[in-house]
Amino acid sequence: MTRLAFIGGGNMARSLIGGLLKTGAAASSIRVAEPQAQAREALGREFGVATFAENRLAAEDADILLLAVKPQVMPALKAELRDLLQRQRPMLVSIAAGVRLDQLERWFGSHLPIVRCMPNTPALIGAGATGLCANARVSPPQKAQAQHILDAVGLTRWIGDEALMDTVTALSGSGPAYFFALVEALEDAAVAQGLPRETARALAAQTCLGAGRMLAESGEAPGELRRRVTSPNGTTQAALESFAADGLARIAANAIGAATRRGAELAAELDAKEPRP
Ligand SMILES: NC(=O)C1=CN([C@@H]2O[C@H](COP(=O)(O)OP(=O)(O)OC[C@H]3O[C@@H](n4cnc5c(N)ncnc54)[C@H](O)[C@@H]3O)[C@@H](O)[C@H]2O)C=CC1
Ligand SMILES: O=C(O)[C@@H]1CCC=N1
Repeated sequence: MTRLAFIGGGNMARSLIGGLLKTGAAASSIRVAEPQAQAREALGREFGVATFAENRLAAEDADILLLAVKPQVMPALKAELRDLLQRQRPMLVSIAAGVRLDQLERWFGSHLPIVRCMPNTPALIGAGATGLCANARVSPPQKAQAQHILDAVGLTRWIGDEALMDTVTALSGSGPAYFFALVEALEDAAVAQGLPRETARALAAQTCLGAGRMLAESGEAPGELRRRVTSPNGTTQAALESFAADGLARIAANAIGAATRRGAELAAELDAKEPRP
């Protein structure tokens, strides 16, 4: 049984733990380090996993350490885990946005197998999307182990070029928020025309779900699905022409660009905080 220790028990850790347990992982194989007492208590109660206030205690004897803290917290783990990572050689799996493999190697040791991945919050309901990349120390069986953890909560894709992980973060890591924002805007527009809020929300959310399922399940390209909704000179055509006139493609490209740049900045901010050799 692979022993898995989460360092950080926040939103993403909860999503991943929930998914793993649903797909048959034993609660006894999972430990979680989380500084907040309330969060520890909730993790123990809801998932039946062992929780620890100290990272070292959770990490002891783990085969895999899943680093699920904010990027800014990552360097602080270094001192706490250094001794243990010399004695044991677990695989590290980081889900922190922006944080690069070379930074993780510098902080935790270049002797370690390390996987950098980017999941998203729909992992909580088994509908996550994760991009992964690995350093050269990760063996094929370890790659399979890392993938198995993320497969438990949705779709996975290996990304050969780590430089593209910030693009993955911009696309699918942050992506759920874009669809939520679009649904909010559509709902507000319909409410402004007089539709009751509850009705507008239900119709918009179900439309998002239906479109998402068609994209995932039909095997058809989004353009083809779009064309089938769009009757010549009909209502959809009027709306899509309005989107195009307002620059939808440019809006999306700018947003993906902004998120990608922010990922690189998060990493650069961590580099800037380190003392120069
Ligand atoms: N929220 C999202 O949609 C996604 C987040 N991520 C990444 O996942 C990571 C975690 O994000 P969330 O779960 O959203 O944040 P969160 O704030 O919900 O969870 C982080 C947890 O780490 C704990 N923590 C703080 N300092 C710690 C320390 N020194 N040792 C151990 N635990 C400590 C906090 O108490 C908190 O419970 C981030 O690096 C983020 O970039 C990745 C994909 C999607
Ligand atoms: O907003 C963020 O920085 C994190 C990474 C992807 C989703 N949430």
